[in-house]
Amino acid sequence: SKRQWSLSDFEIGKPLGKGKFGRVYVARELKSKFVIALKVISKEQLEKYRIHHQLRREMEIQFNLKHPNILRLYGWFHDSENVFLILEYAHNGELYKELSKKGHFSEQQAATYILSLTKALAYCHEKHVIHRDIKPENLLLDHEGRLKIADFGWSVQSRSKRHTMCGTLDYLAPEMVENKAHDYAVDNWTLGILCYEFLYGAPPFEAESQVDTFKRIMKVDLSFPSTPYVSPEAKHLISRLLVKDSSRRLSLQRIMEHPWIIKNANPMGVCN
Ligand SMILES: CC[C@@H](NC(=O)c1cc2[nH]nc(NC(=O)c3ccc(N4CCN(C)CC4)cc3)c2s1)c1ccccc1
Repeated sequence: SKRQWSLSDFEIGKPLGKGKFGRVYVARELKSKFVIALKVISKEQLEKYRIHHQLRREMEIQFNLKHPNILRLYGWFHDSENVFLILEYAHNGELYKELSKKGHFSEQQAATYILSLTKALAYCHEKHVIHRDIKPENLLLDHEGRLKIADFGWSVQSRSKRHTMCGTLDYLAPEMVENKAHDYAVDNWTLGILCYEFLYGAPPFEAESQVDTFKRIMKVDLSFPSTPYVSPEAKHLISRLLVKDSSRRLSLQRIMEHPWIIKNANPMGVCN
């Protein structure tokens, strides 16, 4: 739909969340009554942090990605102060809130989310997009509990560029932490981190300080607690993803065919 949107087309509801750059509100398009999420980024912030190129990349990338596990960007508009992104509304909010509420997910729930993420990443890599920032905060749940990857602010089209990383190191692959040029395999590493966190409730290389997390990542200092119980198949998958040599990490295709995924994941992506 190539129509020109404006703020007067929407009734703005409660704030949903705020990130480093901008805020998101639930909103309803007045004519259709369709509920969306409206992401508002001030032009002043765009100038101040010089992120308009990143925002343009995010918009081009997310606008062209159409997949059941990727949050849709329906369109955008701007006025004198702000840029507005019209995003799909995920009715059940942030996956990490559900994770912290439950402590850890069952193997069925974890495998279903990992399969959804793997399918979404396979789709992205087919389109030469590397997300690079898959973490629980960027994962949302729709009204059926289906996982949606949000916030492509850090994604890149094809080959990686040097970039400064903000936020936690926990999800970064060794090659990113070492600030080496990296490729699609960073997202495979992150799947291993998330699989571990879904099953144990905390990421594998968590430490008191960022320096210690850095050291644990570089050493791939991986250990599995004795509780909660996690099957050997799940540990095998995690161990085949958290591999320092990015060329030896299990491919997305092989993750989809892994015995633990086949046995535990709900192919429909919903599991309640
Ligand atoms: C992922 C971060 C990113 N977020 C988005 O783009 C976002 C896009 C988008 N679409 N739908 C959302 N839904 C929610 O955020 C949401 C949160 C809580 C909800 N509930 C609370 C608990 N209750 C029991 C059920 C309802 C429901 C929906 C969000 S966030 C961002 C980036 C920059 C600035 C702000 C936000």
